Amino acid sequence: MPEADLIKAPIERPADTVIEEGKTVGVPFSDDPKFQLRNVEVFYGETRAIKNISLDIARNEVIAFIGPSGCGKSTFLRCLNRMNDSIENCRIKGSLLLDGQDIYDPKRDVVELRARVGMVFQKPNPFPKSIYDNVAYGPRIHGLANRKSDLDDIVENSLRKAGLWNEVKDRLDAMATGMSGGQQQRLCIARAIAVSPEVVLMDEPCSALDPIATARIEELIAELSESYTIVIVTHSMQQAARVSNRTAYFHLGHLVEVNDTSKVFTMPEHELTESYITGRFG
Ligand SMILES: Nc1ncnc2c1ncn2[C@@H]1O[C@H](COP(=O)(O)OP(=O)(O)OP(=O)(O)O)[C@@H](O)[C@H]1O
Repeated sequence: MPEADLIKAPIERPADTVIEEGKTVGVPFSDDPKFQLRNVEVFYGETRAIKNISLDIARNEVIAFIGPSGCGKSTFLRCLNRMNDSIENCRIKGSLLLDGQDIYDPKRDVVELRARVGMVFQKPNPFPKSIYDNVAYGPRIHGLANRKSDLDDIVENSLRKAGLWNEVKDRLDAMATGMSGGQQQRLCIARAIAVSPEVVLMDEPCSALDPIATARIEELIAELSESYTIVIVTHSMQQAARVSNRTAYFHLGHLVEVNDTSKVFTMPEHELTESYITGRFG
């Protein structure tokens, strides 16, 4: 069927909007998974915030997590590099594999895991150090450079990949906290990629930025997607549509639908997804 007809085709709705636990419509699995997540549940004390979610995240894809506030997007994202470990009453159940290895294996080195699965947060959070030292921090603690010249190369390459080199190359010793918000966020991306991660998790990376800085980060996501697997939580459906290959729609701790991004925004399979993307709630 031509694409134009597909877009006009009627949406097949389930009989009602009851969410069947553990049932995700669309294409939640992949032939080339980076992450294999099965029957994942997350509890804060007695409260179950993530309800029996199974999902693959494919190698080198950009997947966007969308859904109403409080539906569990950030909680699920933080499972991928054990950022929930520091939350005292948080418990994780299920199987979470990265390249076939258990992320929650008690013998796993969490510092090494977080170097492989880096994270960029909502609010840019540079260290109160120079621009150079922010980017050099990770490579130093992971012993990635033996000589100063190697470290210089890592810093330069990371800043280039983050699209920041030309703006800062003459002031690498300046304090990072003196940069604009958009520059700080690109610096945080440079800091994350300086340790050669395989995955970059982004939790609403543009919510504190103006439209121009946001556009710059979105361009950067497109460039980085050639080398990294990227998982982005966003409140902006336009952003999800612009940057991601697949979109996952969360609702009250359930994963309701995962599909190619173009399908989610033109022909969602689940009524709840359709209601959300057409603005009926959110
Ligand atoms: N540290 C915590 N302790 C207790 N409950 C929490 C904690 N963090 C999140 N929750 C609860 O877990 C549920 C999911 O929250 P989460 O922040 O993951 O949702 P979200 O979809 O990312 O929301 P938002 O879009 O508003 O950031 C919510 O009900 C929230 O109140």
